[in-house]
Amino acid sequence: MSSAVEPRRAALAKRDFRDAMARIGAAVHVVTTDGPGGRAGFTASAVCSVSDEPPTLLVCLNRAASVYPAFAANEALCVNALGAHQQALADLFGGRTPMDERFAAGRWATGLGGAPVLLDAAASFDCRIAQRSVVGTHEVMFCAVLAVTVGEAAHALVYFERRYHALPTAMR
Ligand SMILES: NC(=O)c1ccc[n+]([C@@H]2O[C@H](COP(=O)([O-])OP(=O)(O)OC[C@H]3O[C@@H](n4cnc5c(N)ncnc54)[C@H](O)[C@@H]3O)[C@@H](O)[C@H]2O)c1
Ligand SMILES: Cc1cc2c(cc1C)N(C[C@H](O)[C@H](O)[C@H](O)COP(=O)(O)O)c1[nH]c(=O)[nH]c(=O)c1N2
Repeated sequence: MSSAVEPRRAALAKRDFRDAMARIGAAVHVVTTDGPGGRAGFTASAVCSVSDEPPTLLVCLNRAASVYPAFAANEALCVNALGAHQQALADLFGGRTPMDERFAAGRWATGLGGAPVLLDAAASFDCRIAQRSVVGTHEVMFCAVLAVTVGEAAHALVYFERRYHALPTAMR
């Protein structure tokens, strides 16, 4: 005997998704760009290593962010992983601050493609945006890594349960 069609599962609420994501600790980065679209940067936790041959990272950027037009127009991008001493930079690049003020708070070199490289980051990945894909509200930028800089051994800056934490020592 055939049964009635199963009711469709209700769409997962955005709030439930975010609450679950808040339980996942993530490294904090300042992602920068420069070029025809101008200089810009934003704080990002949605960064991931994709492949080491060729070395590739991905960065997810909300298309509603004020920095999006600059990243859409430029090819150069630098992923700067922050140390625990750089929480103030994460706050500034996390939104609502004029771009000049964000950059005035750090010391920068210029990467091979022209993107700002943060001088005392835990690690910096100087990249060229090789591929882009729109998924929902975000653009996923696949970034070919051209050069890396590794900073002094530092405590990592981690975002977990909507707050910053310093990750100091290994577990035994
Ligand atoms: N991936 C992202 O775009 C992302 C990540 C972290 C924070 N943020 C933004 O920073 C602000 C503060 O965030 P919060 O962590 O304190 O609280 P929140 O409740 O807004 O977010 C909790 C978690 O959900 C995820 N998230 C949040 N917004 C998202 C989005 N638009 N797309 C995909 N995933 C998202 C992130 O993992 C985040 O840590 C918010 O405006 C948030 O949208 C965005
Ligand atoms: C800890 C943390 C982590 C992230 C963010 C924020 C914070 C505080 N933001 C939001 C992003 O930094 C913010 O939208 C941009 O700075 C742009 O803001 P304005 O549109 O310029 O105000 C963010 N946005 C995004 O598109 N991808 C991401 O991975 C993250 N990650």
